Amino acid sequence: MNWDDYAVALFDLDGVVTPTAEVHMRAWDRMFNEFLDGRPDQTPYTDDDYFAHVDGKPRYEGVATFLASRGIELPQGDPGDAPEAETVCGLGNRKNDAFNRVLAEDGVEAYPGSARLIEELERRGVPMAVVSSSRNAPAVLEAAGLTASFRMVMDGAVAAERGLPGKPAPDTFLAAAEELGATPAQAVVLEDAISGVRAGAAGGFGLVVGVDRGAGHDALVDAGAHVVVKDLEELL
Ligand SMILES: O=P(O)(O)OC[C@H]1O[C@@H](O)[C@H](O)[C@@H](O)[C@@H]1O
Repeated sequence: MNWDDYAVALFDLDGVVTPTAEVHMRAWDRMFNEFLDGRPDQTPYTDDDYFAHVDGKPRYEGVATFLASRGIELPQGDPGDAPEAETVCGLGNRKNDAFNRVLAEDGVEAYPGSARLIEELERRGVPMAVVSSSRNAPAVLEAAGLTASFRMVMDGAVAAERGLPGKPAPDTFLAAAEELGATPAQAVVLEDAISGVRAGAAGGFGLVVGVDRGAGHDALVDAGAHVVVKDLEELL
């Protein structure tokens, strides 16, 4: 990896910088399985469902995509819906409560290899952004003590405000590269989710790094990753 070939780095957060993809996965699992319990015609929600339908996507799109895969129809509702509401937004908010409980109770630390790479890029003066579908990205960065390392955070709330479609569309990455003053060809995208790698490939970025935290090497390559690593330490 020669960082001199690139001007900026665009990091996904959950599963790339911090081990919070696991926290999201557990929170989704609990919420969807409690929801499906009341529907005897349905098989349980599994990790395969997470990787195929939910991983990396904005909150309510993850809910809607999974429900559609099971032929379940619910009203969309509204982001202000209570967690008890039987709507797409209600289910998303139910999962969010579980996520926030874990974050508050357990805190979060960056992966050691990711922390080392971020430190090295800061030393080299490479501008960095976080591009995450999660509306919790600023809280996770703060909890991990990493807020100051990133020049900008394109999270799920900012994307919604600006009307940018979420991953797998490339728009959030493209907007972040532009804000850092780089063309897509000058930017490195670091992603663990299939939807995120697809976004990187669709945006024509100089290098799309797939980080294999469970999605699988071949699936990441098929989605458009130029290289696949197990840990960001490999990019030092
Ligand atoms: O519900 P949030 O925090 O806005 O996050 C949306 C998505 O954000 C992504 O970063 C995670 O990979 C997903 O698991 C999560 O569902």
